[in-house]
Amino acid sequence: MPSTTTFWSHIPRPMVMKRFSAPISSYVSAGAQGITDPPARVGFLGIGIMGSPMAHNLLKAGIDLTVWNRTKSKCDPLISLGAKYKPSPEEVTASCDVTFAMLADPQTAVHVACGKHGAANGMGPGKGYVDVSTVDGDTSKLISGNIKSTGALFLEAPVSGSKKPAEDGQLIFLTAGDRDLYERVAPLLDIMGKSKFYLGDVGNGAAMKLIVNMIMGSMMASFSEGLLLSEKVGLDPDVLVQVVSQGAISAPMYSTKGPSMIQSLYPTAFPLKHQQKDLRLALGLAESVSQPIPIAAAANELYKVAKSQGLSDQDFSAVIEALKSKIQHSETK
Ligand SMILES: NC(=O)C1=CN([C@@H]2O[C@H](COP(=O)(O)OP(=O)(O)OC[C@H]3O[C@@H](n4cnc5c(N)ncnc54)[C@H](OP(=O)(O)O)[C@@H]3O)[C@@H](O)[C@H]2O)C=CC1
Ligand SMILES: O=CCCC(=O)O
Repeated sequence: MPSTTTFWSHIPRPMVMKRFSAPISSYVSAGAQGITDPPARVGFLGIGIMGSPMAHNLLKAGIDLTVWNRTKSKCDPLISLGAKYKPSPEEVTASCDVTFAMLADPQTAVHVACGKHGAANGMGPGKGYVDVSTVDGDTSKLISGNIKSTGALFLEAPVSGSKKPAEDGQLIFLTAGDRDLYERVAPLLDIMGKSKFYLGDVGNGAAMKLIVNMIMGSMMASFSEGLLLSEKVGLDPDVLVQVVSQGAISAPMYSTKGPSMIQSLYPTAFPLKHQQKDLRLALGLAESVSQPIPIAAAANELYKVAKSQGLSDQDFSAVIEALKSKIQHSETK
């Protein structure tokens, strides 16, 4: 068994950047020292739970924004605030310097980037494509290859943080790919987020994101077990939430989601179907390096049960319902 120092020492340290504190006007102004001018025309593909507030924050900061979404009506609030609209990803990328994409899953990210009238068709030298969707490394590399074959630059930049951090411009970007594009879009990432990590080659951002969400999915499943067990042994689960929130395992998601979980309410911030997708992709990542991840694998089974119960579009905290049905099943035996 190698010593801890030897075990980790070959891993290069990422570059971590905190948000600039200066207002956007100082990034845009010519000659701002040490700060790259942000792209003038910015596109945004995928106006869902996350894409909508992210695009909104860019617009509020005065960015010239063009949007597209499969369901056009979701673009309407942004259009009413001054965003432009184009009817295909290709037309967005053709009219913009840099385009962000925030899409559901690997299949969708590939379809929107590389399909008919997809983003790659409008790309070319001098342009950039930033995919902020949560996908696996192979998908990201496929999209990168298609974008870069046009002469454009590619950055993967999945985000940690959910609906509220997206609204508050408090996301954490996990970026990898073309360093020049990273520098160029840094002021835009600073509008939408509180920090950003540059992790090197395409695939590293995706891997980091999947590992974070693998941990999160297991934590939520474990928290759900605790809530139900506390009730079963006659304790008040609200008190459990308070105790957890004051100790070493305190996490914002327990204190924010715990009270509604106790009421069997799951207002969607992070859809359960996406959490299960991330666990599935994390299992693939672990498989690629032959590492067992038994806890995440068990959690994944619970999310699959919750999906089969019709809870895909509820918040991922609805995984507790899968446990409830297991308990009921064991009680009827
Ligand atoms: N919600 C969260 O807390 C977080 C989510 N993420 C990740 O961000 C990504 C987006 O998540 P979120 O915004 O929550 O999800 P949503 O389900 O709200 O949005 C998904 C987006 O993908 C689009 N889409 C889905 N299928 C297709 C398709 N076949 N063709 C074209 N567009 C399609 C949707 O369009 P339409 O509106 O037409 O359905 C929508 O714009 C996911 O990868 C997720 O894992 C990352 C961090 C946090
Ligand atoms: O991918 C979703 C992440 C949600 C979160 O970080 O709170």
